[in-house]
Parts: sequence; structure tokens; C-alpha cells
Amino acid sequence: MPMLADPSKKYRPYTPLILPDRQWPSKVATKPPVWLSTDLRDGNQALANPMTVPQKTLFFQTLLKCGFKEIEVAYPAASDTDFNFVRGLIEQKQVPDDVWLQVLTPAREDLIKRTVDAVAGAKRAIIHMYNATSCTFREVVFRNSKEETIALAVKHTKIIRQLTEECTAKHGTQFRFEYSPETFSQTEPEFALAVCEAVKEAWGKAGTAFEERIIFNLPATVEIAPPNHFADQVETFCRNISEREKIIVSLHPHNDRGQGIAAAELGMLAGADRVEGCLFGNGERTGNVDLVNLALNQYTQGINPGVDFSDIETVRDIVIQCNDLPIHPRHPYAGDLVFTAFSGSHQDAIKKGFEAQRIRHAKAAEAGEPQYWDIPYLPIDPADLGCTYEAVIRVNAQSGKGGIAYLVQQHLGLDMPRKMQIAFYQVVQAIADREAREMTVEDITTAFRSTYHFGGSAYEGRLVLKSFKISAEPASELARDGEEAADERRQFDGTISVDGVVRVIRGDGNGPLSALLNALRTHLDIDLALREYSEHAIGEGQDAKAASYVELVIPAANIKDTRSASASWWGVGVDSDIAASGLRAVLSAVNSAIGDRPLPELKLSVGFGAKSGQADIASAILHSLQLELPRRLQASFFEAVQRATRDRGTEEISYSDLITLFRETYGYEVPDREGRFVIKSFKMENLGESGRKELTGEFYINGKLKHIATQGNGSLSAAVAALNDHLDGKVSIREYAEHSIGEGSEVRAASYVELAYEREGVRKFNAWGVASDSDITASGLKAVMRAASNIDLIDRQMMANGH
Ligand SMILES: CC(=O)SCCNC(=O)CCNC(=O)[C@H](O)C(C)(C)COP(=O)(O)OP(=O)(O)OC[C@H]1O[C@@H](n2cnc3c(N)ncnc32)[C@H](O)[C@@H]1OP(=O)(O)O
Ligand SMILES: CC(C)C(=O)C(=O)O
Repeated sequence: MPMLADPSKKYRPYTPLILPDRQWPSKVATKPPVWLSTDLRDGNQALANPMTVPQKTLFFQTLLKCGFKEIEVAYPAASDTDFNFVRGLIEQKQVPDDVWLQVLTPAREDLIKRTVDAVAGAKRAIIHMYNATSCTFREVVFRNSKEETIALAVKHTKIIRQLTEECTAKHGTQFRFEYSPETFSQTEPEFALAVCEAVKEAWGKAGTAFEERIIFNLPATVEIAPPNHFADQVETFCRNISEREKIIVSLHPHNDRGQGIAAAELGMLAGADRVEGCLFGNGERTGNVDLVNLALNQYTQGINPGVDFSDIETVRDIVIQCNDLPIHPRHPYAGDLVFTAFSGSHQDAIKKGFEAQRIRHAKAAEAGEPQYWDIPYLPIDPADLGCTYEAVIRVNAQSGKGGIAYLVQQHLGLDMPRKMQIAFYQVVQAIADREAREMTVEDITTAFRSTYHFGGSAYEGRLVLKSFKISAEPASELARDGEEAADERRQFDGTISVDGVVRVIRGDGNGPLSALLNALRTHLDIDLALREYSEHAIGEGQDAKAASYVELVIPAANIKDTRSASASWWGVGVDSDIAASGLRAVLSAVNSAIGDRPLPELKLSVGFGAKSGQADIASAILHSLQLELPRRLQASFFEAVQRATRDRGTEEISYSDLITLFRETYGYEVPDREGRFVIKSFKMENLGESGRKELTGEFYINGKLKHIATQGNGSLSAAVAALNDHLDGKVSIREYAEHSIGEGSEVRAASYVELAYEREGVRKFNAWGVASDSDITASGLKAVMRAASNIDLIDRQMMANGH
């Protein structure tokens, strides 16, 4: 059947109350009500599968933890489960002394008896009796007149009085009495008053002390009118009931129109003292009023609600488990998504809100003033409910730069400049759009790392800063009298790894960044200019680091088209040294700019007027082979490099040629091709207390396998003695050096030996040998043999030349 064109033919509107001097609209809440949780009764009775005793017990304990002092635990006459549950709480002493157990009963004598029996022995109990009072119920359900309805309530109130007094006498239980004119909101206001007056009189012992007051609970059993009407009904009741001071006016809103919260809040303004409801609004049909929602609404108005939801997620999980009902992800305060913003403008506002609040709070703390919470779109601090800020911003294709920047800030500590936020937003947007899904924090941080080649070797770009030195170059012009000195220029000397090969580059500029850019231009043909630079600190004190951001562009002189005019690349660098963080940021942007374009092979210029000196060559060897050449070997190799380049008719040498030349010149990690000077086996032994050593073994000397048995002050001198036994002339050690390579179990020894050679009729000459081995003695011996093979080579060349 379709919806009606004229629903007035089917549905009657509520009859408005005439209450022109209503007071509630101008009242403001200032204190919490008395809370009663009816989860274990009204909530439970609405479940397809009512709770088991263990579930009820867990729920009860959760309510205690939240701080509820009045808990409607059952409708004990309904079932043995309910009755036994109440008995269990009492007999197992699970009820703290300050907590009132409330139980519900209809106005039926047999059921009242069982209800009172259920709570016998409890320290404190509230017997809650109800009978419906509205016209429909009187006529349809009870088929009672108004008088008979009052009589029913009065009769059973008296029964309760008698039974509870007997129980108190026998078991010492302290009782209070609650009466509900069920369907109050549909009952004629004056009749509801009349029933309650009669019940109060029948109870006959309401007093003004809290524990003596009679509770009149006013249910919107079915919510049939807007909350202002309910508030009028409550105010009318509160104003007209006699002996108001002896009464606790309680509300019991349901949520049929989705206005349960508003009804409760306006009802409290209208004079009510107490609210009955369920956690997260479980209950008949659309549920009872949600006590968590109500309490936290008060909390956000600066009122301590007297119940505690500091761990709302645990409470929520227990309630879901006990009720076996889900909680909507948009449920106020408790839903999975209620502290989450997906949309860009919300995220932007939240991010700005947090930034502004940080500053505001710092000022307020200094002034000793309260640090008020005021964040756009977040009415409550999720942390107060035990929630983290993790979920506050989640990113999908609807999100904007602000949210993404917030997550980068939260998770990487980086506060991107605005223009970089826009650039990175486009990266994330493209992924989110392409993949049509939410971007997790990990997706975003990974995208950030790979876009900016940031954070660890996994994300390194093609160019990586290895080491650098920034020095001040003297100003070209001297300051004249009365004029400021010209700015000092900076020189960048550094090693960078380019596609895995370490290179030495050098450049100068107005500052470290422009000096690096100059070096890249000179050595790698990368021509970029700095457009924007900013930095901030991460952390404080000794652990503080600097984060730098740069934007690089194509220099104006090189702009060929609109595309290159608008191109720009952002980079980020973090380092404890501020200059290094800026340099890293430049390389980060450069890596994006060069993409996979081939880079020119970097060459060292070693000829006359060389740009690269001895130190550059040594540095290239250090970074490529981890060898720290002794000074004289540096000089010797530099000469060898110059010779080799000159022989090739050039002044430059590529890095790979340089390394090959080094290996071949000193026999480093290359086999002695002719097998002329090779150690086949060796043993080194100490000779008693003399400190001398004996070297035995088998060596190829001059291509012949010799059995060696020599002595020396150490392994090297013993090896030299062995050489001298089998060579023409005499070798001696001119210089020896060694150092370790690597660490721990991977450590190796590197040895450098310079041998001097003398033979009659031959000019004295020297030769170096370089070797490494995990055994330091072997490394030294190998270096001696490498040097010897170089001597042999030189000697043979000299012989051939007729020397
Ligand atoms: C709005 C509310 O939430 S009220 C609480 C509702 N909760 C429950 O009903 C849950 C527990 N209830 C039960 O387990 C059962 O209804 C019981 C055990 C209480 C009673 O069961 P039964 O005796 O089989 O009766 P039944 O459930 O059919 O109740 C209807 C009878 O009670 C009468 N009745 C209903 N409410 C009341 C009341 N508040 N006071 C007195 N009588 C009442 C009805 O008029 C009807 O009487 P009739 O049989 O003479 O026509
Ligand atoms: C028993 C009463 C208070 C009730 O649950 C209701 O009217 O909803």
C-alpha cells in the first residue's frame, strides 16, 4: 500500500498543551540527573535472544565500572533466568553498598510477591511498579475506567508497601518505591497527575530526604509528539504535583520519532531529576534514550555527568557482545566513524584547528587559564573517551591537501609548506582515484617516501648524499670603507652516490644549496634553480632535527615551453645538521626532476690544471673500495693516474676506469695472472721468548714454487727474507699500513706495503702492493707479494730497456 496523499485521514496529531508561561525554554542545564540504566530490563526485554546470566553479569559489572548507582537489573517475575540473576547478584555479594538494585513489576499481586522475593537481602532496592494510564490502554488493554485504573495502582502500591516492610523487617533491605504511569506522554496530563497523587497517598511515607522520596517515572512509552510537547507535559507535572520536594521526577523517553535525546534534555530543563535509559539506546522498537549520548552531551557543556566513559571502546564492545546487536558507525560518540573526517574541507579545518589550539593552549598554560577545546568538526576530544587521533582524518578521493598534510605531520613529523601540500595532494588524489579506495596512513606515508625519496635505503633515489664539506670562499671584493663586505660565497665539496657509484663533486654558490646545485650542473649536467626553501625543527633539545623543504625549477634561461615554465619539483630532507637537511632536500627534488634520464658519466680531470686533485682520487677509492690509502700511496697513485690518462691522450678519467687502474696497478683483488708471486700456503709461528717469528709454507716466487722457511721480527720481515733468498738484489719494507674494513663478523683487514728494491747496476726503485683478507697476517703477506710482483714487473721492464 503506498503512502497516503492525505495522512490526516489516518493519523491524528497530538493535542498541544496550553502552557503559555512555560519556563523550560529559557533554562540551561547545570548539573547531571540521577541516572538509571535499564539495559538489563527494558533493553533486555527488547532482544530477540535475551541475555544469559553470564552476559547480564558482565553488563552489570560494566555499568558499575561506568559509575551507575541505580540499575534496573530485571523483571524478576518474567522468568527464572531474571529471578535467579537477581538472587545471584545478592547472594554472591556482587552489589556495592552504594548501588540501588531496581526491579520492575506490573500491578499484579502474584508478580509483586515474586519481585520482592527476588530482592530480599539486598542492601538497597527500588521496587518499580507500572500500569498504563492512557485512554487507549484503559479502554483496550485493561478495559478499565479512570477510577478503576487509579484503584489498580493504589491497591498494588499498598501491597508493595506491606511486602517491602515485611522484607525490611526480615532481611534488612532498604526500599524505595517507583511508580510509572506507563504511556504517560499519551495520558491526559491531569489524569496522570491524579493517578500519581493517589499512589503517593497510598504509599503514604514519602519524605524529603533523597532516600525517602517517591520516584514518579514519566515514560514516553511510545514517543508520539515533539520534545517541546513532552517538556510541557513534564513541566506541567512538576508544577502541579503536590509535595514536589518529596518526589523524584524521572523520565523514561523512547525514541520512536528519533527525538529521545531532545525529549530527555528538554524534560530535564522542565524539572525532571532523573533519567532512565540504555547504553547506546538499546530498547523496545527504536530504543530507549541513549544514556551515553546524554551524559557526553553534558560533558561537552562542561558538566561532569557523574558517569565515566573514559574507555568508550571497551564499553561499546561489551554492549555489542551482550546485546548481540551492532552499533552504527555513525552513532554519537561511540561509532567507528564519529571522529573521522574524509572530506577535504573538514580535514583542512581540523588540521588548522589543531595548529591554532596548540598555540592557544600554550598561551593559556602560561597565563594559568583553562585550555578550552575548540576544534572545528570535533565537539569532543576523542582522547577523553580513550580514543586516539589515528582515525580523525582518513583519506579517500573526497579528501583535500589539509587532511593529507595532517597525516604526514602526525606520522612523519613533517610540516609541509603549503605549496608542497598541494603538490603531494595531487599524488595521493591520483592514487585514490585510480584505485577507488580509501588511502590508509601507510598508503600515504609510503607514497610520500617514494615521491620524495625520503626515509631509508628502500626509498633512496639515484643521487644520495654520502659526505660533504661546506667551506666559506673569500669574498671576491673587499669591502671599501663604509661599505658592507660582499657576501661570502660557499663551496660545496662532497661525495654523492650516483646510480650506486660514489662520485666526488664540487661547486660554489651564495649558500650551501646553490653550491650543491652548481656542483650538479658542473659535474652531472643537472641544471636546476631554487625557488622556495623552508625549514622547521623536529623535536627539541639534543634529539632535535631539522626538516628542510625545497622547490626546484628550471632556470629561466632554459625555459623552452609552457610545460617547462610550470614544472617544479619538491624535495624534503631531515638531518640533525641543518645544512645536511637542506642538501638532502635538494637531492630529493633533483631525484624527482631527473627521473630515469641518463646522466653523463662523471669524469675526474687529472691533467694539467686539474680540477680533481689527489684527495678526490683518494676519496673515490675510499667510497668505491673502502680503502683509506696512505698519503704516499695517494701521491703515487695520482701520478699513475696522470700517466695513464696522458698515455691515452686525455686529461680525464672515468670513475670505473679509475677503479680498474687502481686494481691493476696494485694487484688489488685481481689474481696474479702469471702466477709469479702467489702464496700457496703459509704458517706463522712464534719462536720462544725472542719475539721472532718463523714463516713456513709454499710461495710462488718469480713463477717458481718454493718451500719457505724464514724468520723475521714479524710476518712481513719474514716474507721479505723469503723474497731475498730467491731474488736477485735486495728488497726491504719502506712503508706499511693497515686498517679494518667493515664491522663485526664481516670485518676484513686492508694492508698497504711499499717495498724498496736494490740490485747492483739497477737504479733503486719502490713499488706498492695492496691486499685485503679476513686474516690480518694473510692480508699483510699478500700485500708484500703484490708489491713484489710490481717490483718484478718494473725490473723486467728495466732489463728489457737495457738498464
Ligand atoms: C512498557 C514496558 O516495557 S512494560 C514491561 C514489559 N515487559 C514485559 O512484559 C516483560 C516481562 N513480561 C512477561 O514475562 C509476562 O508478560 C509476564 C510474566 C509478566 C506476565 O505474563 P502473563 O501472565 O502470561 O500475561 P501477559 O504477558 O499476557 O500479560 C497480559 C496481562 O497482564 C495485564 N497487564 C499488563 N500490564 C499490566 C500492568 N502493568 N499491571 C497489571 N496488569 C497488567 C494485561 O491487562 C493482561 O491481563 P489479562 O490477561 O487479564 O487480559
Ligand atoms: C515500565 C515503563 C517505565 C516502560 O518501560 C515504558 O513505558 O517504556
